[in-house]
Amino acid sequence: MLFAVTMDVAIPHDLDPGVREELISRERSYCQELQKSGVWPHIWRCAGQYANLSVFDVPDNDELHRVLWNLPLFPYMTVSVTPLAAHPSALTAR
Ligand SMILES: O=C(O)C[C@H]1C=CC(=O)O1
Repeated sequence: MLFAVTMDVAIPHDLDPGVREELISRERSYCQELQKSGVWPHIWRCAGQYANLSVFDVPDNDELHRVLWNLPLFPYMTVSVTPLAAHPSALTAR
């Protein structure tokens, strides 16, 4: 199942800089592992915002929830999920 997910990130300005860097580093590793495995096939920066628009390919809602819940930056994100269905005018299957 494909889901479009937007993540708006709001890390508190007073968070310890070392903790901030460590979180961002862990987030990058987690994200890149999921990209390699095909679970997170697209990630785009929303221009001008500390936000991304991503596509996840997971078996079901529970797995999407698990993946999102385990994002190191999850406590500092507002997440919005849109389930995707095939568009009848699409030239490719997905
Ligand atoms: O920067 C972001 O958009 C937040 C987050 C999502 C993946 C990642 O590496 O960081």
